[in-house]
Amino acid sequence: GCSSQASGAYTPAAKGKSVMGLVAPKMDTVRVGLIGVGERGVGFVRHFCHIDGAVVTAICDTDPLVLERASSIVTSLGGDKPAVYGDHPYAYRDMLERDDIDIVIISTPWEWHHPMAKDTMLAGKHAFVEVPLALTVAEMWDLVDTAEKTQLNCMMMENVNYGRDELMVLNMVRQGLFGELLHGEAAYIHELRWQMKQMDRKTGSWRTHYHTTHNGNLYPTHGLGPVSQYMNINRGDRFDYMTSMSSPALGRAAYAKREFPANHPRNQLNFIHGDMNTSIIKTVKGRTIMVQHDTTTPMPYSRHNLIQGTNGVFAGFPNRIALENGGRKDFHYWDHDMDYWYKKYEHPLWVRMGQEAEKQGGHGGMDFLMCWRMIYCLRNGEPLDQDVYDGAAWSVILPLSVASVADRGNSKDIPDFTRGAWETGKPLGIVS
Ligand SMILES: NC(=O)c1ccc[n+]([C@@H]2O[C@H](COP(=O)([O-])OP(=O)(O)OC[C@H]3O[C@@H](n4cnc5c(N)ncnc54)[C@H](O)[C@@H]3O)[C@@H](O)[C@H]2O)c1
Repeated sequence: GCSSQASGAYTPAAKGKSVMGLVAPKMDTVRVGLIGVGERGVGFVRHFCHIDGAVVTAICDTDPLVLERASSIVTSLGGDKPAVYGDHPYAYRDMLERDDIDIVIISTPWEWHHPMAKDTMLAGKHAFVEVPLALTVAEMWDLVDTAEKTQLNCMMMENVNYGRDELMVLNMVRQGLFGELLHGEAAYIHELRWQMKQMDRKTGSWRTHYHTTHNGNLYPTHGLGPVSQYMNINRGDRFDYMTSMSSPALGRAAYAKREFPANHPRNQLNFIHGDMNTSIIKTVKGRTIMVQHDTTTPMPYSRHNLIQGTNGVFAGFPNRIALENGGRKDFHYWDHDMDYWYKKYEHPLWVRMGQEAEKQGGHGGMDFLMCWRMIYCLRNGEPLDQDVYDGAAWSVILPLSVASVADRGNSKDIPDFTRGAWETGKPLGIVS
């Protein structure tokens, strides 16, 4: 089931050896096992089959239909038939006993992320977990503790950090285009009511129920990951505290009433998750980040992707920029023409891999680029771009937003998962 434990009750274990900047021994070939190959995981199967130096050796899913689909993708793309698991909910543990797996990709419903990532590390393998990393403050700490104890990677796969625009903005920020950073805005605004029609399999079959158990921000990381990288969160700054409020929860019940018969299971649910949730995070250096979540209201998609500094601002959806110095227009007017800015500030990683990434696809190439970069770092003995502390900091907005909403928007402290290492952590480089 979905636990929704409040914050604060858990005392982290004594300081373990930090995994910030962790470098695993170089791997020649990266042997990949996957748990969960539904709507999301199936894309990873394809991507790893297309990346040199990666090989899919084993797959686990409790749904025989998607398990068979994934396995035949591997063979149709020229790979050996992977070992398959999934005849019971913990069959993934049998898979983890294999000695031909180096990394495990976890793309299962949210309540499974924590146990599967933990078991993966305890079995001596690197864990790569879909978003969010976990659901409660205690679960986040447990994954931090386990990564430190085992000295293994536990990366939350925030693919949006590999989007073309996000990479360009990171490059702009690093070159000082916006001056000193002050404020960011992030969001997951994506109308997903239609997923309520998925009853037996696919995302909506389980995700719908989170709207009946949690009132806060269920999915904070897509917009927040990039803004956190712009701001060097955990690498010179860190989240300090946050506050959160939710609008009424009206849209899902109305949708159920409109789209399903009166006696349909979707009309028996009590939706409590406010349609629009707004949180504000304060960092130790005093910066602010607004984070919104709305998967219910009819409106265009947005992750906001806004970063503001003393010299101006970039905003996404649609992309636009305004600068006091260095812009092409008076800063009172948005410059919407991105071609000029791409030419000047395209991230070297996108210059190198963008065409291939767009060809391989997955959210405009960001999914492929993330997978490619993971394999590149593992094969070349470089630290990953995202570590367990990042995943925990970005994901903990979920339980803390729920706690703040339930407490009239009063502020909640955000744990320092790095245990002080943020002060000396090195900012993410502009890699090529
Ligand atoms: N980063 C992104 O852009 C992005 C996009 C979509 C989904 N996601 C994330 O991916 C994850 C999966 O979402 P989805 O849309 O693929 O859902 P899904 O329901 O389509 O797939 C989940 C799969 O997990 C399997 N599963 C469930 N319990 C299992 C168990 N105990 N052992 C083995 N397999 C089990 C299910 O059978 C299913 O095939 C979620 O965390 C979601 O938030 C991320």
